[in-house]
Amino acid sequence: NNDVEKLTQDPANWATWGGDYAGTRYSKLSEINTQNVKNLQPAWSFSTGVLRGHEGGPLIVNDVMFIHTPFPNTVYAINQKTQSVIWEFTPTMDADVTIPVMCCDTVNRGLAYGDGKIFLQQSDTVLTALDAKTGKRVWSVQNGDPKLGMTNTNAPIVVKDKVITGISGGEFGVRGFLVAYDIRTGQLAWKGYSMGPDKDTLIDPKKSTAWKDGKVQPVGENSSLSTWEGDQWKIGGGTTWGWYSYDPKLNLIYYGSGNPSTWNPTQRPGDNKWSMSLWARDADTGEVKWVYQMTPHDEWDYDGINETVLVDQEVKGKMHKTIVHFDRNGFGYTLDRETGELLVAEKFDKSVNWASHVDMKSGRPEVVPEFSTEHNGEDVNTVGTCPAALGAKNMAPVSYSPQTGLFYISGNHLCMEYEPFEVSYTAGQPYVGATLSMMPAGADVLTGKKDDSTNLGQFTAYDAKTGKIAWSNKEQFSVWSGSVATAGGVVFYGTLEGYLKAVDAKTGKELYKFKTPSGIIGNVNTWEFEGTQYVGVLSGIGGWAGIGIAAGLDDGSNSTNSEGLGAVGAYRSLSSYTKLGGTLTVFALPK
Ligand SMILES: O=C(O)c1cc(C(=O)O)c2c(n1)C(=O)C(=O)c1cc(C(=O)O)[nH]c1-2
Repeated sequence: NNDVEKLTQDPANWATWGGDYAGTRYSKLSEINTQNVKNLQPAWSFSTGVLRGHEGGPLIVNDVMFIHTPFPNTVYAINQKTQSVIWEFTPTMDADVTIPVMCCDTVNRGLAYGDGKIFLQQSDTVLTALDAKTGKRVWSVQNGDPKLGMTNTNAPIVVKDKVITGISGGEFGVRGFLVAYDIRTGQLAWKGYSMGPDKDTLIDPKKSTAWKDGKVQPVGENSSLSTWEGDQWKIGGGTTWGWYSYDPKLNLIYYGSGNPSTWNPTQRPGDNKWSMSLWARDADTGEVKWVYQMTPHDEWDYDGINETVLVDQEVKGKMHKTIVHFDRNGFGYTLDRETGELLVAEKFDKSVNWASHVDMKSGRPEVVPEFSTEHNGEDVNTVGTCPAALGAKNMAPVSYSPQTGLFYISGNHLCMEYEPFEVSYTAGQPYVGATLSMMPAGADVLTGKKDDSTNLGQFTAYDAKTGKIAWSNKEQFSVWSGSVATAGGVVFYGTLEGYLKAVDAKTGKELYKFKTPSGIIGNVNTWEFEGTQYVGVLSGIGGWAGIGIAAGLDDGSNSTNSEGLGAVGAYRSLSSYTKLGGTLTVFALPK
């Protein structure tokens, strides 16, 4: 979309979730720098009126700010000069049908802009286009059915004349898909499933490729169907609830697919393709250019949906148009985004132990039998697997600085116990099939050596050309907030306790922190208004890591740790630092 491309080239705007189509979350603004960031101050704030997990961040389009809330998904257009609401929109949704089938809090990862419209992907799966000037609904389309466990939490993106969205519900046996609708009418343009017959996945057996035996090769017929028993693929998961990026020159859309359903691996023999995979699809037709599976036959809930960042880098002496992806499974992957060639796959947290390494020829992880929940079997508790199910990193998007050539990763540092059990499928009911508990990794990020550390997270700088960690800062809790890197040499991110932090992009040295009203799981964005650089973030504790507080699951007792899909116990002490909230805080240097 020319409009979006132009807007994202002007750093005064922040017009898409990633700041640009490539998802770099890098800003060319440099008014705030390593020297003066210590003087940063809150300039103004705005309460959203909702007290649940606030993911995503503010969009800035030609000086107008657009923010969104978790369920009930209110959208506000805000005049920055008067800090007043230009319009607001709240969709009508059935809370009783929708909220019970949202797995990990009632979050929403944000809005998309294009063609004079704001696109809101509602929790109840309705995709709505609003007139950006008036907030009037232009069209709505039903993208799924909450009665079958389908919901939405993702931020859409606008590509040419289409808006791209996905689906959540991997814990309810939903078969994932990526889908494109016409931005003018909402009419369905194409829909590509994560699994099933080639006509459903939009895989061309001869033209679509995958990495095999050290080279890129056509995937062949029924590459998905042949990896499932019977028609299990129909309830196979592989949902698409993360972030999508786009390369206008190659005309390809990139994203990852999630875990196969159920979490009990014994119940679904095979590689379960193409769950847990990176995808490149043609933006006009949805046809698959290439696909790469990171975690074949998942046994740990290592959803592959984390963001994909598109930057050009020299790897092993050769320039590549690369795609970089930091997976839940703890490996950072660098591939050639034109061909799908696997270039680098290294651990970005060395405590990761479920696999020793990725075999670069087959592209498959070398699984350590001790941590294979299938090897150990149903009704057996596999202990000491790292990372925990919520990953070495969850959905909070990384940033990339072309100044340092480094990626900045919001990370988790937990291990888990995982016990799979037999579960039967009932439409619209949880189809989880495992109980979990999580605990601190207690190991060094840089070496993997066991130690007495208790931190549940860290913020790490990583070189995706070589697969090496440059530096890593411990955080008491998981970092669940997307970072932004700037030309001022600063990287900003938020913490679960509620701090907005600024660190030196080169060294990781902490330069500034400010405690916002609630825990931060939103993305920090930056933009310019009337000649001043602003930094803004939504606070509001929640998401999977904050589910204990957000959903009131933490009664303070020391009961077994399976509540909140296993997250409540590990994060219990978070309630000493923060409480529910829903606030946008905007920062600037004093003038
Ligand atoms: O399989 C799915 O469809 C699905 C959906 C979501 C979601 O939509 O938020 C999450 C997950 N899985 C998930 O595995 C997960 O770790 C997770 C964390 C969060 C969050 O917002 O903190 N959502 C989700």
